[in-house]
Amino acid sequence: MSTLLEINNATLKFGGVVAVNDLTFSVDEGEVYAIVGPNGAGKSTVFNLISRFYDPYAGAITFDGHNLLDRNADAVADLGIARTFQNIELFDHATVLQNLLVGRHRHRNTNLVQEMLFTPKVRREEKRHREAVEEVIDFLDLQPYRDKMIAGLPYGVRKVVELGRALASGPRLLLLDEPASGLSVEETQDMRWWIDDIRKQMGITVLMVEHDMGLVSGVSDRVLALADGAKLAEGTPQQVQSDPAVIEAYLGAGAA
Ligand SMILES: Nc1ncnc2c1ncn2[C@@H]1O[C@H](COP(=O)(O)OP(=O)(O)OP(=O)(O)O)[C@@H](O)[C@H]1O
Repeated sequence: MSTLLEINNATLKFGGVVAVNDLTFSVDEGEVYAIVGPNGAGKSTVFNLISRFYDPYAGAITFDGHNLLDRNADAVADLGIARTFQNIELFDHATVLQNLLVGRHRHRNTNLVQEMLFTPKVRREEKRHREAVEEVIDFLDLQPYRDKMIAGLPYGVRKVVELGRALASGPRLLLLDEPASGLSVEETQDMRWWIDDIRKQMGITVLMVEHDMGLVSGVSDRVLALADGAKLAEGTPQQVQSDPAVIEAYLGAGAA
């Protein structure tokens, strides 16, 4: 299996806090890789480094052989990296369909003048975007919500729409920031099937941050446990969950 994403010796400090500390890991094409860790371990910061919201203080990040540190956040999306956010970021006063069309933004090859004149090229492109989005709507069973405003939708549905918006961009790597947070047991189970299908049917590589160990063990090939910004353990979900250092850090020594 080939390596898709590589983080090498990345360090990021916020004032005196070392949020990510000399961290090295890599994600293989086609796998589901999870990052777990207690609050403040540095998980979101790792995502923000990959998305290029933050610059590392030291280290290297490459995606499919491209140096990500040479690129800004938009250019990273253009390479095929899409993400969801811990606090869902959708346009509340737009429909599900409109939000998913926003996910197609990186594929737009027409300019404003062409769009205003609605040229044949624009029409063809529009059709292509619609088809891609309709596929995602079908895939995630979002038909009943297609023309509904985001603001009126239950939290669990909004979470699926956010996943859909990221998928609509046609990514090679999907970054999921706590996909199960705030979901019921049934919704978490559904999320597990979506993630499984995204990998198996769409062939998309998934890197996720997640607290729900049931979801992590159910869906991940490999898990990285972080503590204080550094790697505590890495391996299969079973290996990581039974690692004494992980048990100590996450559950307290008494829980072993
Ligand atoms: N913008 C920031 N400015 C200053 N400190 C920050 C900033 N972002 C994160 N930190 C600090 O960096 C450390 C890592 O934070 P981070 O949010 O990455 O952890 P996390 O593992 O994602 O936590 P959680 O599970 O609560 O989301 C923490 O000590 C946090 O307080």
